[in-house]
Amino acid sequence: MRSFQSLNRYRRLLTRYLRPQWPWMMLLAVILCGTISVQVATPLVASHFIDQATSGGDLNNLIVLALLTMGLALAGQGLAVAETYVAENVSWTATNALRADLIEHLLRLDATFHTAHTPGELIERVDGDVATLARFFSRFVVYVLGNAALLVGILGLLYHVDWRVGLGMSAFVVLALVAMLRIRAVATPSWTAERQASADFYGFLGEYLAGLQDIRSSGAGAFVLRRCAELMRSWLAMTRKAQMWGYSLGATSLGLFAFGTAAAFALSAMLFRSGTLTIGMVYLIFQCTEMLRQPTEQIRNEVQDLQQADASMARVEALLSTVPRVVAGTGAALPPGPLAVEMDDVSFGYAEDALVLRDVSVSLAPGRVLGVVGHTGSGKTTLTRLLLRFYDPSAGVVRLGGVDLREVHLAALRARIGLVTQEVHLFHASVRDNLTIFDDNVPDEQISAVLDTLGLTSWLRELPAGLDTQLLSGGAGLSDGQAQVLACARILLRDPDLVILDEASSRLDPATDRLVHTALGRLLEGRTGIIIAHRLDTIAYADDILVLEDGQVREHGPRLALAADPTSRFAGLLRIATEEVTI
Ligand SMILES: Nc1ncnc2c1ncn2[C@@H]1O[C@H](COP(=O)(O)OP(=O)(O)OP(=O)(O)O)[C@@H](O)[C@H]1O
Repeated sequence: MRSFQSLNRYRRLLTRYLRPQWPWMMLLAVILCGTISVQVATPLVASHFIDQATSGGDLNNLIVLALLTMGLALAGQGLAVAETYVAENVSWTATNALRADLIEHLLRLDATFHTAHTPGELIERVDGDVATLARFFSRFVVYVLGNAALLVGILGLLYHVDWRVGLGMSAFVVLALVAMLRIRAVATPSWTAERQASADFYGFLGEYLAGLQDIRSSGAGAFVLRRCAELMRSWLAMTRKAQMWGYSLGATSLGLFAFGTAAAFALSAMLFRSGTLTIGMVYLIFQCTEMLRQPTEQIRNEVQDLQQADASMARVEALLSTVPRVVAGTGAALPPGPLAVEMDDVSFGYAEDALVLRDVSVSLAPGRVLGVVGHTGSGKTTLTRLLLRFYDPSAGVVRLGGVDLREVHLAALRARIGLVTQEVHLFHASVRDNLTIFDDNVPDEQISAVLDTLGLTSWLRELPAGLDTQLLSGGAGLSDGQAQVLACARILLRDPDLVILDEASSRLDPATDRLVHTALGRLLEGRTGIIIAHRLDTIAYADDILVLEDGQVREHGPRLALAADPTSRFAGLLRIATEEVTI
């Protein structure tokens, strides 16, 4: 059952990624046929040479046979070069296509999936597993199929010499391969465990590097090293076990071959004595038995690689068949202009049994700004994630412009929403690419105009290479406030109709604070806005206020009315928090 599944996996993968390259595959098949013919012809010519030489044959014939042998050797080398070139080309084209498919799929998978898998683990999938499969693509064709064809050719030659020798050696090859394949089936789980251990290690390392600053400042270096040591220890155990299985494969083949060669010698000695075989034929049998060793051993080696490929393939397939929970809608169109927001009895939880939002009903007219306030952990960020459909609610409906979000194409929906999160991610790329998110179609004039609107003209002028200045990874060298303003510029360039701002709670210096506020004002002009506000001056942008408590709506209404009502929760918040709204 397992092998059937494996075979099916090989077939699916080979068809999907090798079919588009059929002209190259045909060329490879022709080269392989040439190589096999040369390999089989070489001992045949040599055996004729021996027989002619021992029976006093014509000298001219001997010279022709000797020249033929040299020609075959040269042709063999030339074909080997061509084979490597074409096989590498085929394998890398196939692998890159698979890699691109995986990356595209990862980008489509929803937030639930990405929370459950660390970036390092996914990198190991896209890089480690795919690199293993690269070997599979090239070697499966060249070594496994090519060597299988070579085996058939050599055995055919042996049948031609004497059917008893052919039969004996065929039985031997089948026995050797069956023995090795049985070991392979038992060994595959060890390879799967080894790759998982490797993914776990890289997963941990990736997470550690992402949180370098926090880990250093909290003195958690010792923990990181201990965890690394634990992971490496278990990786070592897994690798050792997997390698031992590889070794047992090698040992099996070696033992079997010693037996095969002895049997071939015994048989040909008997047949020579009875006068059935010439000395040239005995040489041919010996040579063929030697030649059987190489393709069988190469198949054995490849089988070892295939064990890894088997494990990688299973994991890559599992990843490719992971279905996003959030599925694209039927394509309903959102109305143009600022979007109305409506949540109707919405409940949601990251885990099935723990609701983070409960029966939330909110509505916001187009062009108005809603300020969302509440304790930390009350569900404010979660609420905004539902608007972008990072998750779907477990109950209730979320609508934009009166349209249920589940009916809208994901890309069309997200194109209409601009999101500024607490942690702005800046890429290790130019200022231009960071602002346009690598969209070359945005003209420089438009970028400069947006920066001008946000009061960043002098900042731009001070940059050493203007828009071409490279920003460091994670925005190193920029303050949190500057990063926020750049995020606002990003959004302004996209000109969305709903802006969601999860304000960073960190305090800014007065100059940057002014810059951020100018940016916010510009961003909200003529758009519907939702602000998760941590400061009073940001709250001032809001027309309406939503107070969330423990995932439920505690209060919802116009800001001025709520502020004027001394019994309201919002007025209470304003009283106790002169600076910070989050309590
Ligand atoms: N990706 C996630 N997976 C699981 N639980 C989550 C996830 N994100 C948030 N939570 C949990 O959901 C609850 C609400 O979190 P949320 O971030 O929405 O609150 P918040 O009001 O925005 O808090 P803050 O003001 O600190 O940003 C918290 O208990 C939090 O631990």
